[in-house]
Amino acid sequence: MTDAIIVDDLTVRFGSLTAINGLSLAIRYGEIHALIGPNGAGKSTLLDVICGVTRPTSGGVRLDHEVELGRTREAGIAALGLFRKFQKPSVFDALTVFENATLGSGHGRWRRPSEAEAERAMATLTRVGLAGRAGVLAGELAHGEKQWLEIAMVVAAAPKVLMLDEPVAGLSDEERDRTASLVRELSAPDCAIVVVEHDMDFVAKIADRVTVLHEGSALFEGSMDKVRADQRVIDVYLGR
Ligand SMILES: Nc1ncnc2c1ncn2[C@@H]1O[C@H](COP(=O)(O)OP(=O)(O)OP(=O)(O)O)[C@@H](O)[C@H]1O
Repeated sequence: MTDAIIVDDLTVRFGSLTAINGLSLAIRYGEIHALIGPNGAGKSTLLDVICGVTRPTSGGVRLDHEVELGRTREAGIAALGLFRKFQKPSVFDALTVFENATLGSGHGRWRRPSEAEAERAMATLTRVGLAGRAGVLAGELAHGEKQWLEIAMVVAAAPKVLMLDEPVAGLSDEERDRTASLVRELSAPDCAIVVVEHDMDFVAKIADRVTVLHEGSALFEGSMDKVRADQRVIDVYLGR
């Protein structure tokens, strides 16, 4: 499979604290890649570097083997096809579900969409199971529905790399199952999906590959079955 993002001997320090410590890994198109590990392992910091929010202290992160993301400004990241969905949904409560879906990921001001844009928005809402809620104000949606709406908004931008930060935090078991199916359906050969999540059952349902981070380094990488069987992973994370 083709590499989307190469993390190459990346180190990030905040003063005397080393958040990422000589980390190397590859995130591939067509894969759902989960980053797991204890609090403070460096998962969010890695996403921050990929998104141009945090600069590497040394080493680098490249997109498609050419764009050095460690030197890209945050504002230019979306234009490269990289989108991050944060844990807390940031949909516009005062707009309808349909209006949110037509905003795309630019979070710009709402304007009347063209017919083609409206059709695309409805198709995306159908994909996430919200077509029947198109006319409802987003503020009236359940927490899970808001997550799916925001995923729809990001997907509408046809991302190359989609980063999901704890997508099932605060969701019911049923909503978690539905989110797992949704994320699996989003998997596509020209898109790399990166998921940071603490819910191991969810990770087992969606991930093609799992990297366990510990103290800023990759402790283990493999399938979820192998991760669950690895004694070091059990010692530092799963067994706690
Ligand atoms: N902007 C910052 N300034 C100083 N320290 C930071 C900053 N961002 C992160 N850190 C520290 O870097 C370390 C790694 O944090 P990070 O948030 O990447 O971990 P994480 O694996 O995402 O943890 P969690 O599962 O709790 O979200 C932590 O010790 C954290 O306190």
